[in-house]
Amino acid sequence: MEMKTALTIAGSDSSGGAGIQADLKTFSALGVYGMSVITAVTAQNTQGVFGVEELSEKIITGQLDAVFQDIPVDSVKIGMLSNAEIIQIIARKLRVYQPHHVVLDPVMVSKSGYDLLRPEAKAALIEHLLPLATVLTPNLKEASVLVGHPVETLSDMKEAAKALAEKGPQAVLVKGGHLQGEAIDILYDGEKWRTFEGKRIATKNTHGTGCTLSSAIAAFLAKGHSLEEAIQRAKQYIQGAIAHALELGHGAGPTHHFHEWYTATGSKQG
Ligand SMILES: Nc1ncnc2c1ncn2[C@@H]1O[C@H](COP(=O)(O)OP(=O)(O)OP(=O)(O)O)[C@@H](O)[C@H]1O
Ligand SMILES: Cc1ncc(COP(=O)(O)O)c(N)n1
Repeated sequence: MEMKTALTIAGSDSSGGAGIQADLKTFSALGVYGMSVITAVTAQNTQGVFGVEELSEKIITGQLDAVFQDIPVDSVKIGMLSNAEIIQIIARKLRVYQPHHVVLDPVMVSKSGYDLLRPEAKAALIEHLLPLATVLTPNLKEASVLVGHPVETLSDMKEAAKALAEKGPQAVLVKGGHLQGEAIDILYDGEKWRTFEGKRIATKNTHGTGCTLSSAIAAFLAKGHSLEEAIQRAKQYIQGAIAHALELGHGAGPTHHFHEWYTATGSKQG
């Protein structure tokens, strides 16, 4: 049986709702073989992040080489990177191995307010990784930090997507999960904008939504869909994963990654 593969390069979330764990669950639910390169380990749960330990250059490089030198990688998703040295290692290896698709989620601060990227590493992210991305997926806050002014409305999102596309990524999807009103995301692909609409679901259980969306996009790209089709399907997936989010823990519960909800509603993913 031919199996498509996806690699997540991200941080570990001990509570399983975000980071590497969310990515691998998403890959599995969407029928793609998942692999991981861990950049940092967080002590985290639904209520907050209580500590971070960054892994060494040696073991991050070792993980990247071990995967790329042995197994074909159909697409890559990048999440928490933590510091500038890690960003440079990853950029260097992506230039060597040249995977077809790179979905770059510029993770900066957790929902609970903990820094997952050292503020001084922002320049390295822009310089070394933005140019290697097939698609960059900032939320409103990340887009604001990357463009250097507040991004709060749909028209700000359109402008920011275009400005960020000029920094090197082939396309930019600005996510509107934190907008007032519906959950609308805007894609700019270097030529035109496209809007992806989602009904806002009233829930506190949104731990890992950004991780889940970006890994679903990577999974659908691995399966051979165009970028727009991959985002459309990923949006449908995140909508179901939030609608069926789990009431676990005392804080923001995690998204749900099983097949039952989308097979039951007839929106089976191809
Ligand atoms: N309450 C909601 N209802 C419906 N869709 C949502 C909701 N919250 C977020 N989304 C969608 O989930 C996806 C992730 O968006 P969001 O802006 O939450 O990312 P994020 O802030 O990077 O996530 P994270 O906090 O996990 O890093 C987007 O497609 C967004 O529109
Ligand atoms: C390891 C890791 N990566 C990413 C996030 C962002 O997710 P959220 O904003 O939902 O906390 C996280 N909390 N932890």
